[in-house]
Amino acid sequence: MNNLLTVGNLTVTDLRNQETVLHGISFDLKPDSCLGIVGESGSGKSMAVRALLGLVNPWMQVQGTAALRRDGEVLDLLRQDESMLRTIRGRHICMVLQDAMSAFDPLGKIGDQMAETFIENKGIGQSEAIGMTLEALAMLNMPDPEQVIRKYPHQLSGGMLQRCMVATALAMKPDIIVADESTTALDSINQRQVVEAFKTLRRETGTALIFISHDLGVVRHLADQLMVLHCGERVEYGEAQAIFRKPRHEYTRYLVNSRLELSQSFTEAMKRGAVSA
Ligand SMILES: Nc1ncnc2c1ncn2[C@@H]1O[C@H](COP(=O)(O)OP(=O)(O)OP(=O)(O)O)[C@@H](O)[C@H]1O
Repeated sequence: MNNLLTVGNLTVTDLRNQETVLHGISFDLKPDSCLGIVGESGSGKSMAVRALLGLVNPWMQVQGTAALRRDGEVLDLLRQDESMLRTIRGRHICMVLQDAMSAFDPLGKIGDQMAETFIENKGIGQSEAIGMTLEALAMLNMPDPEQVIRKYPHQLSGGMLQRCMVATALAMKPDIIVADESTTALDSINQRQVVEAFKTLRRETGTALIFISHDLGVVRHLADQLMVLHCGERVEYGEAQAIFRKPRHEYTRYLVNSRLELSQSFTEAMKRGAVSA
């Protein structure tokens, strides 16, 4: 098996009312590739990745299989205890969440918090970790990283915090990064920088990416494979460019037609970047 991750028949049911929110979805993630997951709000995009990482409420029942290839062995993510999942989340799969503010402790300086993540998961010392933090921020073109690391979360804008979170995940160089709406809060120029940083990381380290977004313009730029979810069902799955060119499912056609127009400013920013690069 060459896939990094093979998900089979992933089903999530709310045991409080027996409602199924994810109906047996399957997908693969190949090494050095990007899987885009798109769909309207409530279609199950976040639930799909949260279920894999053991990040759902106890009343949500998760069924199916999720074979992760890691250090030459294969393990089923859905059959691991919390301590193993924590190790996997720190070292092998990093998640960049929608809400950057909640990812940081309001009482700690940004630099200390980023460095702590590196110390804990990479087993390095304080000064090396601070160096890594500065490098990570520079990779995302953060203006004045020396100043940024001294700030508390409330002293930075939502967009800056988002970039700090992306920078942390990129610097960890895990096998897989799961980015859940990680560019949505950003304006198109910042989006371009974050997207470029993801692309550079992939090029340099082969980190695979699961990229969840409402923004089809951004997804089109990054994704090799695409999965479209609608009401918890997988309605389309395959090579991203082929789906964008010729969406087969009615719902995908609707998404492509309505959503690509909305991402026009990002597309323009990418073109400008390509021209000035
Ligand atoms: N903690 C929870 N308990 C019960 N149901 C939940 C929970 N979280 C989400 N759901 C339900 O699961 C379904 C999928 O939600 P999910 O958050 O995965 O959607 P999404 O596609 O990621 O939406 P968005 O783009 O708005 O983040 C929805 O019907 C939602 O109400």
